[in-house]
Amino acid sequence: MSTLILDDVSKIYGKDTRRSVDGVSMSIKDGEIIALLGSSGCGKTSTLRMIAGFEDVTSGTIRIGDKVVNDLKPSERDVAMAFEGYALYPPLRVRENIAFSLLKNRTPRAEIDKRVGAVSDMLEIGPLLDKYPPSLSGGQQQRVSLARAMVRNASAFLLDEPMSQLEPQLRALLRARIKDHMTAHRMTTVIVTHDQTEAIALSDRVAVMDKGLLQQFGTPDDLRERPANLFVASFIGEPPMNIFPGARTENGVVVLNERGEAAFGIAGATGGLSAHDGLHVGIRPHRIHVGGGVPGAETVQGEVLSSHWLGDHSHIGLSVGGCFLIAVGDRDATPPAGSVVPVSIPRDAVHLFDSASGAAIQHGL
Ligand SMILES: Nc1ncnc2c1ncn2[C@@H]1O[C@H](COP(=O)(O)OP(=O)(O)OP(=O)(O)O)[C@@H](O)[C@H]1O
Repeated sequence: MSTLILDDVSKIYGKDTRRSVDGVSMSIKDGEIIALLGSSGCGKTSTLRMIAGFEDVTSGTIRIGDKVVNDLKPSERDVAMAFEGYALYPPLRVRENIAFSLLKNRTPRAEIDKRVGAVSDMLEIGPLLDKYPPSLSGGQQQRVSLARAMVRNASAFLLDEPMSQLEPQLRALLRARIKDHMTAHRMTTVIVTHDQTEAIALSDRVAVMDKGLLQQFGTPDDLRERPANLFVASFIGEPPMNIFPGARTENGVVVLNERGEAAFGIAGATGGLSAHDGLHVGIRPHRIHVGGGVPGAETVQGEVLSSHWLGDHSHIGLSVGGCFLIAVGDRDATPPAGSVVPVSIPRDAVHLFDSASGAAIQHGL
């Protein structure tokens, strides 16, 4: 396997003036699994296709190992791919489709059988090995395509929405197996997905993109606990982070409601911030505790507006001084609508952002 380095890579299509991918730089370590995550149109597929060699790079450099690959054909880049629409060969059985690159490399028969067997067991397609692709469902074809990529030895593995057509249960089972397999074989891998659960479950680091720009490239923990800016803070997490305008006070911050009035204060250290800094204050719903007595937390009074049980947790809508907050609770802790309850906000769960640029200023007070 190899390192994979993107250095200031941009893509402008045809006569567009806009950059669909705008100066993306990232360094993917040997054996590292990363996800390109973002909403439709953010530039993740264009980035993957440039790494694969299906699209020209408008500017910047892509390196696989110590080789600049900008001008190499896809087949010269030593990358294994599972792309949507990267079709299986209909006249070949599933077994031969998966083994295709190994057969081409003259891998010994016993070795081929062993590897095809192992990858098909992992992806639950063992019973399909003697079938032909046209007789398979979309989800089965997708797993065969994934097997065909994963069976190879390649410098890098490029997977485009690799599990989009699978049932949720199978997806959850395979995610864990695929991650274990990629880690055990030290496969340098780039996965494109718009599903943050998948990105977080499968990868070591996640690259969050928006409007062609790389917003943050970090571990799942970084994205949740130390979002680089307001975009990442609101994009990552379900329900999304509570975000309000705020201001610095002598001993912490004050959160403002829609009318610009002080809704509640959170005491803590805001070293280095001037009183005039335009701030946004972010608090993750999972960190807000309905009830008092939490050490290291600011406790304020909130009115319960709504409470929805979602099967394994509830979303609790609260009004605190005219600010609408969402908290996540378990069933036992869910108070009825209309009640006034203590609401604890741990100081280390408070994020401050610069209102003008959106950049994070401070995580935790
Ligand atoms: N072949 C193309 N010609 C012109 N514009 C393109 C082409 N492919 C992509 N684009 C544009 O580039 C931008 C980024 O598209 P891209 O497919 O990379 O985004 P994406 O995040 O992968 O979205 P999706 O999840 O919908 O595939 C979009 O505005 C898209 O319209």
